Parts: sequence; C-alpha cells; structure tokens
Amino acid sequence: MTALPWLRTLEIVHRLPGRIRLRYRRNPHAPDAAALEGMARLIDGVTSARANARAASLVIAFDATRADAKTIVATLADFRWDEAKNKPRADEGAGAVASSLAVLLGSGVLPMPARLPISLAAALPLLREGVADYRENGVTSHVLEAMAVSISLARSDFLAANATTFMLALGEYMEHSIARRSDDLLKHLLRPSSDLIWVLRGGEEVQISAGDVAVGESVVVGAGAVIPVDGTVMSGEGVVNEAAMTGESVSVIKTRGSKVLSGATMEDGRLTIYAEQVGRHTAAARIADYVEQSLTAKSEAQLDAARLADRLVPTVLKLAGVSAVLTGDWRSAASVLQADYSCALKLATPVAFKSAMFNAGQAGILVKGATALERLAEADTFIFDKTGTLTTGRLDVTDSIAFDSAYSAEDLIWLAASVEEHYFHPLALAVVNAAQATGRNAHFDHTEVQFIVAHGVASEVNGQRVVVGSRHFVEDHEGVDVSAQSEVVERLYLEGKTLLFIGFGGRLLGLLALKDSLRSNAADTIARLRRSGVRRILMLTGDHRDRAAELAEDLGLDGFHAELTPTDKAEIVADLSAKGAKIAFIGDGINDAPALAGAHVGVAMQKGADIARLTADVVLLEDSIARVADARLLANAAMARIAANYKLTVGLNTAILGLAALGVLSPVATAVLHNGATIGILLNAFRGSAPSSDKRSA
Ligand SMILES: Nc1ncnc2c1ncn2[C@@H]1O[C@H](COP(=O)(O)OP(=O)(O)OP(=O)(O)O)[C@@H](O)[C@H]1O
Ligand SMILES: [Zn+2]
Repeated sequence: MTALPWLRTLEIVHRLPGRIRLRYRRNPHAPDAAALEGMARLIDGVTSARANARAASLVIAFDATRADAKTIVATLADFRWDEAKNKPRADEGAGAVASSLAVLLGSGVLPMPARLPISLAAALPLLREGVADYRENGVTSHVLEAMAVSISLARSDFLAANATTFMLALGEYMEHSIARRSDDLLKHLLRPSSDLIWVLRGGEEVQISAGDVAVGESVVVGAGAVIPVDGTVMSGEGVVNEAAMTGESVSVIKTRGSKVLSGATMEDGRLTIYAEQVGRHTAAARIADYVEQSLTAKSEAQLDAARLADRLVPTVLKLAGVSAVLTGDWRSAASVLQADYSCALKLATPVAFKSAMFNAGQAGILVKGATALERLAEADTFIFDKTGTLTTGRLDVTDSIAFDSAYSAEDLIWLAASVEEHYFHPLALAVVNAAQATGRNAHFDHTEVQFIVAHGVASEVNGQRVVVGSRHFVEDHEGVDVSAQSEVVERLYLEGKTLLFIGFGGRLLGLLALKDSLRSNAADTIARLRRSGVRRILMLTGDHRDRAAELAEDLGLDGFHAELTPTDKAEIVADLSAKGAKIAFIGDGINDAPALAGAHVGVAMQKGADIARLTADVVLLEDSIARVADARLLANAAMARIAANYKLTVGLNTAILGLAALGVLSPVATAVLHNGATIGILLNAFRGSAPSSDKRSA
C-alpha cells in the first residue's frame, strides 16, 4: 500500500460553525469522491460529508461540540490512501481515449519533426504506468504494453505506436466500464436506487442526497420509494414491503411507533420516520457489504484464470525475445508484447459471474458470491428438509382425539395450544391457530414451558406433567404408554398425517393429527433438478418414519432419513460429504441450521429463520421451491458460459499471439485484433445468462 501526498493540495475555502467546505486540487493520486466522503465520515464528530468531483470540493458537516475544522483537516491528512483501490476512473479513461485518438488521426498529417514529441506525449501515461507498475509489481501486462509502445517509438513507427496507445486506451476504457457496469447492476439489486430523499428541516420538506441525512432527522417517505434509513415511524401510515431485507414477502402496515428498515419499499401511504441508523450503519448497507465481501472472495474459476494470467506475462516476454531473434525484426516483438491477454483473462470471469448473480437476483434468487454460484453448479446431491421446504409448512389440525371422556376434542386442542403458544415451530403455530378457530378461550394455566428440540414441549398443569410432541418423545423419553391406541395411530399415519402425542399425568390423553401439504411444484422441481444433472436427491426430517416414507415415495426421492435432531441432520451431511458428495442443502433454518451451514452450498427458503438467510450461500427471495431448480439451471448456464468464454479467450488470443510471433501480424493489426477480441469476449460475458424459460412456474 502506498500513501500518497494528495493532501498537500487540500485547503479550506469556506468555514461556518459546524460546517466547512474544502477544495482539493484534482490530481491522479486524489481519492475519488466516494472515497473522500467515506474517509471524512470516519472522523469522530463528522455527521456528513459530500464530495463533488466536478468542483473538486468536499463539504463536511460536523458536531461542533465534538470536532473542529482544524482537527478534521489534520485527520484527513493522516489517512493513508491506497491508490490502487481507487483506479481506474471512467472519465479519465474516456479522456485518454479521446486524446490518443486525436494523436493517431493527426500524426499522419503532422510534419515529421513534430511526430515524435506528440506521439511520446500521448504514450506518456502508459509509459509512466508501465514504469510504476514495474517498480511495484515487477513485469506485469502494463509493463509489456509500455515495452511494445517503446519499441515502436524507438523504430520511429509512429503509426504503430499511436494506434497501439489508442487501442490500449480504448480497450482499458471498455473493460473497466463493462466491469463497473456489472458491479453497478449488482449494487442496484442491493441498494436503494434513488439517491435523493426528503427530510423535514425547520418545518419544511427539503430534498437532500441520501448520504447527507443525519441520525435524528425526520425522513419523509412516500409510495414507491425505498426507505433510506433504519428508524421508527413518527407519523403517517403506510404499507411496507421488507422482502429485500428480511425475505418476508407479505407487506405490513406501519404506523406511529413501528420500526422500519432501510432497503424496504413503501408500497402505499406516506411515513415520517425518525432516523436511527443512517448510511453505512443501516441494515441495507450491512447486507450489501456482506454480499460485496463474498464477491471479493475469489471463486475457483477466477483463481484458475488469475493463475494462468500470472504465468502468461513472463511467457509472452520470452516469446517476444525469441520472435525478435528469429524474425530479425523488432516489429514482431512489439506485436507479441501487445498480444498479451492476461488482463482479459482476469476480467472476463468475474464479469460473467456478476452478471449471472444479477440475473439470479431478478429471478428471485439472491446468490451471495461467485463461489456460491460455482458450488451450486457443482453439487451432485441435493438434500431437502421436509417441513416448510418440500411441504408448505402451513399445517392444519385435522383430527383431535381425546381418550379421556372428561376432555372434549376442543379441550385437547386448547391444552396443547396453551403450552405451544410460546413457539414458532410450524406445528406449534398450527395448534394455536386451531385453538383460536374454536371461537372460545379455554386457556389452561401452566408453569414454565420446556422445549426439547426436535422432540416437543413439556410443562405442568394443575400439578401434573403435560407433554406434547412426537411419539418417540412421549413414549421413549416420557415413558407414556401408547400401545393401547396403536390402531388409531396406524390409521392416521396411513392417511398421511403428522401426529402430536399429548401426555397428561403420565398417561396418553390424546392425539392431534395435522396435515401438511406438499408444495404443488415440489415434484416438478425434483424432476427439473434431475434433468439438470443432480445424481441423488434426499430428504431429512424430524418427523415420523411413516410420514417421511410416504412423501419420499410420492416425490420419487432417492432416500430419506426420519426422526432426526438438528445435530443428526448435520452429521448426515458431514458423513455424505466425507464420502465425496457435493451437497446442496435446502432448508428453512428451523431445526436444520447446522446442516444448512455444513453443506457445500446452503440454500435458505424465503420464509426461513433469520439465521438461515444470513448463513446460507443462496437465499430464495420468493416462497416457491421452483426457485431452487431455477437457481441450479442458472448456475449451470453461468458456469458453462464462463468455461466457454475462458476457452475462447485463450484460444483466440493464443492464435493472435502465435501469428504475431511468426511476424505475420503487424503491431497495428495485433492491437486491433487483440483489443477487439477482448471487448467482444467481455460483452459476451456481460450478456446475461438467460434463465430457463420455465422459471416462472411458481
Ligand atoms: N413445538 C413442538 N411441539 C410439539 N412437537 C414438536 C415441537 N417441535 C418439534 N416437535 C416434534 O418433534 C418432531 C421433530 O421436529 P423437527 O422440527 O425437528 O422436525 P419437523 O417438524 O418434522 O420438520 P423437518 O422436516 O423440518 O425436520 C416433530 O415432528 C414433532 O413431533
Ligand atoms: Zn430423543
């Protein structure tokens, strides 16, 4: 990292209490506007910072009790600035393209003596960059480019030198604008799109840039806008959809006192929000950061490309030497040097990944990074959790059978609901719903409730132990004899129901049967997955063996494991992985979070627990299991495109390189061919991988 003296050029031009305007001289080493703002905001006491690149000014607002102008400027001066992270910039690139083009067109008509200085001036940035890069990183592709141009200049081949400079500038500009566009697309998916927001200041609504809003301000949000801050509603009423943040697709009504999250959209109404978290501290920014971080983690495909690129540079250099010796012509050396394609190699793959991730996002699938995409395509074994994943997770109580005449069917439901009402498990929610549907309130007072994961719940009513849960729990753990009712139990299982056993005072008091329906598109999804090359599809569940067997049969799965605890599920995943399976685990995070985290790639259902959406590599943004197959097909398509692009990059450029080495191609022809090929390949990578046509089979 190099700390550059850009701040020599920083001066205060205007000063007010709590506010200063600084001017910085634009130089190539100055951080860009966003970086400047970011640095300023890190300073203690600074409430907002806004840089204007065009005016080269930086306005900083601060809390005058906590900071003063002098310390702020001094602190800014202390920041070490890593220039490498800030380059290159689009406008500069465009300028270089224009000036090198002018020189290229003009050099032919200029008088001979003027040609060298003009050509040299045009090539200077490139030569300088080559030298700087050489000092810092040794022989890189920039160094090769500088050598190519130097050779042409030395031979007074100005046409070649200028054409090369122009093509390189153009190529670089295109490469980076395509790369940046794919970044922007992705950020657009994650960040509120509008930058201007309304706030109340001095009783009036004023429009400011979202970056300028401070904690404690009142932000006004109308229908259609994205909420820019995390905060509490002070007034108004609105329908808010937080799907992008929490995955919850059902919109909720927010009124005075409700909490709202940045990144959520206002579907209707109007809210005034007290801003509690702004800018980088908001939930939206945290999620975006997370995804950006995982983006920088290099996938295998990216590493392969980078490794080849690194090996390529010295090879090209040697080839240029050999070619010059064999052909006896420096021109061929210049041609070879600029046919180096390590840059294209390094860029094409990430661009393709990002554009695939963007497409996935639009198809309702959040893919957290290139590695996730790669692994999704690699997975040969798909393992589904049952409840809430293959099934809807919205259960209905169909039967309530009490074996003690003192209790009615409704009493039994109420007894279970009284102890279940504290839990979010789909079974618990179903029981509580059923109790409410009875239209009366027959709550049983009980002592504290114990929850035994993947087994059930237990408490005490009137001094007697009450247990609600699986047969295994009630029978094996609680010693309640169930055998007398085995006929009823058998019948209900045969009807495809999930059973809850209710023990009271050590006896079996009754049974609740629940029906959970398979998602209508579960079978279709399984079939599509098989067609996409998945070899084995399994189901894991905490539910009873009989129920699981029936579902597995209906769906044509390759196998299932039932009556599992969350740890059992994780162990099965670990076990199969150890045997070489590449597992994609699909679950909702309720009693399957460890398995989700332990899989090669974890896919979280949209309605899943927060933890699932946070730890999973892929998050469905719609409550449809069809998105799992969509995600797989998308990943396959993206990987195929990346592989094809890679071959094309290597093949095409190797051919150009070979011809250049043989002296067949002039430096100008090489520059045109090489840069044309690079741009074509990038555009191809950028072109979205079209998701399969049946993706909207909801
Ligand atoms: N809150 C609860 N109340 C009653 N029984 C429960 C509760 N939680 C779990 N159980 C019992 O434990 C069993 C296993 O629960 P678990 O959540 O692991 O699996 P599941 O509900 O069948 O879903 P999955 O297919 O996702 O594993 C359930 O089938 C049920 O019998
Ligand atoms: Zn047990």
